[in-house]
Amino acid sequence: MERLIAGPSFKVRVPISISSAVNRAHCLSLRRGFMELAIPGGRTPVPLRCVKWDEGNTDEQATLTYQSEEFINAVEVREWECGKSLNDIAAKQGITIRRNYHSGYGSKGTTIEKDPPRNILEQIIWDKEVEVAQYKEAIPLETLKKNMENAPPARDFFGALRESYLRTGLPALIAEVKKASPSKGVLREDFDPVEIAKAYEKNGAACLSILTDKKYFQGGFENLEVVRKAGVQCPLLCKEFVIDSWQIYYARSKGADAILLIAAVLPDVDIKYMTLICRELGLTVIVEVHNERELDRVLKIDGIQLIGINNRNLETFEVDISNTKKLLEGERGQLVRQKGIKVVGESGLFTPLDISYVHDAGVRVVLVGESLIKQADPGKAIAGLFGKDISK
Ligand SMILES: O=P(O)(O)OC[C@@H](O)[C@@H](O)c1c[nH]c2ccccc12
Repeated sequence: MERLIAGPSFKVRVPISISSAVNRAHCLSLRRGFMELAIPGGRTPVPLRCVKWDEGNTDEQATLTYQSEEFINAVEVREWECGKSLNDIAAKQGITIRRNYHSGYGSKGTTIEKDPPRNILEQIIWDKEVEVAQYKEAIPLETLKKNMENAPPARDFFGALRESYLRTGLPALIAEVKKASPSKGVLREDFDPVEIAKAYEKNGAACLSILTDKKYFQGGFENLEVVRKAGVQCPLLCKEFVIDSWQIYYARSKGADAILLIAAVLPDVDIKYMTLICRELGLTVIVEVHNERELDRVLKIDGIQLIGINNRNLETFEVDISNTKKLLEGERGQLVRQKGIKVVGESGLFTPLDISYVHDAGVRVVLVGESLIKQADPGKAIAGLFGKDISK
């Protein structure tokens, strides 16, 4: 089972039990062209190809040899060869939150960080690691891939945004189906996701964002499913804290048409890998950034169509809509335009003035939750937000 592929390679020694799980994953992924590997002692979904495995050693260890796919930069792989942890790689990219869980195989992973979480985003991610490990145990990827075949086909999220912008001359609206947030608590008591989604659609939203995090946002993957099944035509963004590609398959199996990847959480290697998975599944990707450093990182990654600039700092909850303007000034803004990337202005938008402010800054899409959902009629609130009816 040896294949020769050019590029850096490295070996890992893993317990036989993990190796056979990897083998199974490999068999599945051979058809897909790449695979996901969990290396003990670190967490990774990196796009690597297992080129050789050697089982049956007396010490019950297997040696697996991996080679990187072409799209992985050699430096990143060399970091793995040196045994650096993903937290080190992430820190070098300016990511301040730390990962805490040995994910991959079951919920029996060990906690590696001893200190308490440093901020709310880190807390959310640590909880998400436990949640995803449990979900993965209940629904293995192989099952998920089968379930996905019964999902309704992915719709053109990007196209719906472009059409809306051309039709209205105003930023296209992604209206968010959001019951609560960690910063504001419950935003709407009488929360019926289908009713709200239909009201948004009727009043001119191009796409919808469905929050799927339960613990902090009181959302759920079932909301994606019910909204889609209710016949809502607007393409749906799965608004989740994605840390593992399993969640991407899960979102697609529930009818998502697009997914959010957060640069404050994911190192470049994850963003690249996950973007490729999304492309295979027909999902549109929005990569969310909050500062210059994150934007610069994302601008170096090929194939990104949509960048979200979050006006809310997810670590402190501070909201400042001038953040969008600041990030799009000068050379960065120029590069964004040159690359044909569309920018989504996210969070803290309440008035027609806010919309025209971010529009002037270069935004072609806005993502709005609170200011719509808190009003008695969230659908009608759209005309108030834009200063005119955008449904026709
Ligand atoms: O409710 P607001 O301020 O209009 O914000 C919506 C959206 O931008 C926000 O919910 C959001 C942006 N990025 C996120 C990442 C995770 C959870 C939520 C978010």
